[in-house]
Amino acid sequence: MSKIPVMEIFGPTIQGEGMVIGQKTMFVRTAGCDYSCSWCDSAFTWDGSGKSLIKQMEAEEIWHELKRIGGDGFSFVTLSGGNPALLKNLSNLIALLKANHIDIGLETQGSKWQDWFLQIDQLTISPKPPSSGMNTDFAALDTIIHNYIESSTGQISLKVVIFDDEDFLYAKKIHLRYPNLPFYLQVGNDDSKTEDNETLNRQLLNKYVWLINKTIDDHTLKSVKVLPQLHTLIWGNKRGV
Ligand SMILES: C[S@@+](CC[C@H](N)C(=O)[O-])C[C@H]1O[C@@H](n2cnc3c(N)ncnc32)[C@H](O)[C@@H]1O
Ligand SMILES: Nc1nc2[nH]cc(C(=O)O)c2c(=O)[nH]1
Ligand code: SF4
Ligand SMILES: [Mg+2]
Repeated sequence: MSKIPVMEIFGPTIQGEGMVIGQKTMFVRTAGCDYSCSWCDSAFTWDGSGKSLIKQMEAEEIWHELKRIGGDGFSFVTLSGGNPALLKNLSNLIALLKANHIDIGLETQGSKWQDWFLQIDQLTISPKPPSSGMNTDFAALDTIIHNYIESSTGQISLKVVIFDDEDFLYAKKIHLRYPNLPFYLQVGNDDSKTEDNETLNRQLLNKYVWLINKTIDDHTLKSVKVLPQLHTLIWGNKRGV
């Protein structure tokens, strides 16, 4: 049959980021990424450190696990990773979720397209700024956005994580390229290992203020939302929340 490499399944929790922030949701986090962002808070999905946790699962097994831990208490599932867009056969899971009337969110960086994107209700594309060390393939990004807008009934948004002034300039460039897409700026967490939540929160809130002030002062960023990673403020760097 057709197995999906799963890193973790957790929830119910709340979506801590972007256009559906606060939404009660389950998470399915797949293993493997085509990027290696310097500050990735989920590097265990691709750097080998979480290798022993990867389970090869059928769509039905994933659904059973979601029901086992979430019971009847959810109607939304968020797919993240790693990059779930590496997996063609996620279409099996998506069909199963749809058959059970579950709304689906996807977190991906905009480097790869899959036809099952068209079934996603809330598509979050998160192109990576210079501080990540990654280069944006704008042709791929254009195609993904075009395909989704042409043929899906779901909602799409862009979310750029900001660590420094150069990232902010990159975010402006992205917004000017796709001015009609809902646009989110997100505070970067540059200490995604610490367990000292008090210090972490102080740093993250300071950065949030910095990002808000930069946005207020900027005249090209008119229709934009500035958000923290809510789950990090609440649970710190804890996994599986
Ligand atoms: C771990 S990624 C997985 C999905 C996909 N690979 C992506 O990057 O969009 C999920 C989200 O977390 C964000 N993220 C990763 N590391 C972060 C950090 N240190 N601080 C803030 N956001 C981060 C990413 O930009 C992305 O929007
Ligand atoms: N609560 C919560 N919200 C999230 N939003 C995006 C996440 C991710 O790692 O993709 C994430 C996560 O790991 N937890
Ligand atoms: S694209 Fe996403 S999962 Fe991949 S390395 Fe970057 S932040 Fe991490
Ligand atoms: Mg995360």
